[in-house]
Amino acid sequence: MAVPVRVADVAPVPGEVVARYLALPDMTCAVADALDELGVGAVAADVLRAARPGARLCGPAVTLRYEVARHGSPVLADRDLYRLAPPGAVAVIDAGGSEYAVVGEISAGCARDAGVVGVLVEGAVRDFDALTTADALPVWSRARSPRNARGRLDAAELNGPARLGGIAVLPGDLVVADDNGVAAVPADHVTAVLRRCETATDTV
Ligand SMILES: O=C([O-])CC(=O)C(=O)O
Ligand SMILES: [Mg+2]
Repeated sequence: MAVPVRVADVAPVPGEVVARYLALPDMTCAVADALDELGVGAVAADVLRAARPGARLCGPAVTLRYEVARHGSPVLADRDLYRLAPPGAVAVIDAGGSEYAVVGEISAGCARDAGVVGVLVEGAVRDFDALTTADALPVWSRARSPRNARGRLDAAELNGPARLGGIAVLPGDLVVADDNGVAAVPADHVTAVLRRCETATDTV
C-alpha cells in the first residue's frame, strides 16, 4: 500500500544561507536564542546524539513518520523519503522513540546518494561503526540498536508533521543540529533568524 504523502514539495534553501548558518559559532545555541526572541520555532535539548560528535547539520526537513505495525504487510519508507528530498535536505525520521533501528549503513548511503546532508532519527540506528567514520553522513538518533525495524514498524506518512526530541518538525522547516541539540526554524523565518544570529551582541 502506498504511504500517504502530505506535502509534495519541500523547497531547497540557498547554499549561501546554509553556509552562513553553519558558520555561526555554537550554531544551535544562537538559533535557539533567535527563535526565543521571535517567538517561533522549536528547540530540542541533546536527547538526540550525533553518531559522530562534532558534526553540524543545516537543511530543510523532509519527514517520515512510523507507527508500530498493526497489520501483516508493514513497509519501511526511508528510500521513499530520500527520493522526495531536494538537494541539501535533512531527513527527519520519527519512529516514535522505537527501539528498532530504522537507519543503518546502507540506508545512510542511500540518503547521501540522494543528496540528503544528514539524518535525524527519533528512535534508533544501527551499524554504528560505519556511521562514525570520518566521511560518514551525519546521523543523530535517540538510541542505537542491533535489531532492525522490518515487520515491526510501518510507514504512516511522508512529509507530514513529525516529532523529534520532543518538538514538532514540519516539512520545509530549516533544521539545525550540533552537539548542543536540534532546532527547527519555520521556513518563513529562515532569513529573520539568520539575521538575528549574525547581529546578536551577546556571546552564546
Ligand atoms: O537493514 C536495515 O533495516 C537497516 C540497516 O541495517 C541499514 O540500513 O544498513
Ligand atoms: Mg545495515
